[in-house]
Amino acid sequence: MTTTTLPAHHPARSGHEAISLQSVRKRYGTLTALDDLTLSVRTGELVALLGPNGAGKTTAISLMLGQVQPDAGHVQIFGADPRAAHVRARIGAMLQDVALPDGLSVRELLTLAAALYPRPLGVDAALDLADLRAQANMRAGRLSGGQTRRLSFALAIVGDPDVLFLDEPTVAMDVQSREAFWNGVHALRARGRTVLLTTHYLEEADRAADRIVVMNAGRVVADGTPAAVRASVGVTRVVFTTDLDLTGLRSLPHVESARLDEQGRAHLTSREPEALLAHLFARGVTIRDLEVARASLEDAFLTLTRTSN
Ligand SMILES: Nc1ncnc2c1ncn2[C@@H]1O[C@H](COP(=O)(O)OP(=O)(O)OP(=O)(O)O)[C@@H](O)[C@H]1O
Repeated sequence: MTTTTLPAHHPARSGHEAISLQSVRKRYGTLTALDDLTLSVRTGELVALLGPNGAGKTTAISLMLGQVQPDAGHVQIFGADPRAAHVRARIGAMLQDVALPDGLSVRELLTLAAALYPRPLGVDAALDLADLRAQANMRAGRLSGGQTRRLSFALAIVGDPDVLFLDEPTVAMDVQSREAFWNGVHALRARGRTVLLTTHYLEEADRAADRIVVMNAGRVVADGTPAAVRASVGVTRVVFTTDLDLTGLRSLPHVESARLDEQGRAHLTSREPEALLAHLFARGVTIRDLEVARASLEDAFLTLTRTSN
């Protein structure tokens, strides 16, 4: 990968509040998209906003960008209205399904976007961080799906914003693009930038985020480090091979969730794994290749978004 020389670092004061949502409510007709949402992100944090489809993640980001107004509550970025010009100059966003003018080259688009910011990162640095050097002179309309996402990322960072909003940034990216993208995000974080992203790829959030906020039906249902969110649901994963079918597995005591994978292995989550295993042994159920492991973030996510419905 090309080495990037970044311009001088102008950190926002670390630990101060960058994003604040206070008791925010947003309705679309009779549908409540956000319901008393309170969320605070400090400068320098990388926060992953997770939630099933329709949980309200994109709506929350639209409010933070000042594109949508709350029906109740307050939204502030660096203590001010997100629509204020001095705040907008400190924000970068990579949103879903953005239409870009096809006829301009990658470099031309980045040059235009950089001109909107008072102290931009520079076009070459953005190209490097998004791994787009080779495509710099290509017209935007010729880019592949993954390259278009990388261009959206480059456009979001070219102004060197203090806060970066990334809505499902890695959708359509292949393995190399994802790696380049995460390297870019980590380089920005090393410069003290604040990042709030949404994703459905839980392992990415688990690996990269300082904090995970799980939303369901417009509310925050968990907020903490990845380890704390995993631990908060108090479930353990128990995996084994058995002759029991899914109905038999689900009817076992102390089982929170059960599924069979493609190989026919049973994946259970349980709050009382010892009692579950004791029951299986006492009943003489044949189990082979037993694995007991801490719950994954996916296990926690499924538990949190199921029980809070
Ligand atoms: N402009 C709109 N008009 C009407 N309803 C809307 C509008 N925008 C969002 N909604 C509804 O608000 C709810 C929250 O949507 P939102 O897009 O914020 O969810 P999300 O968590 O981002 O979902 P996904 O993971 O599918 O992107 C959904 O029920 C959605 O249908």
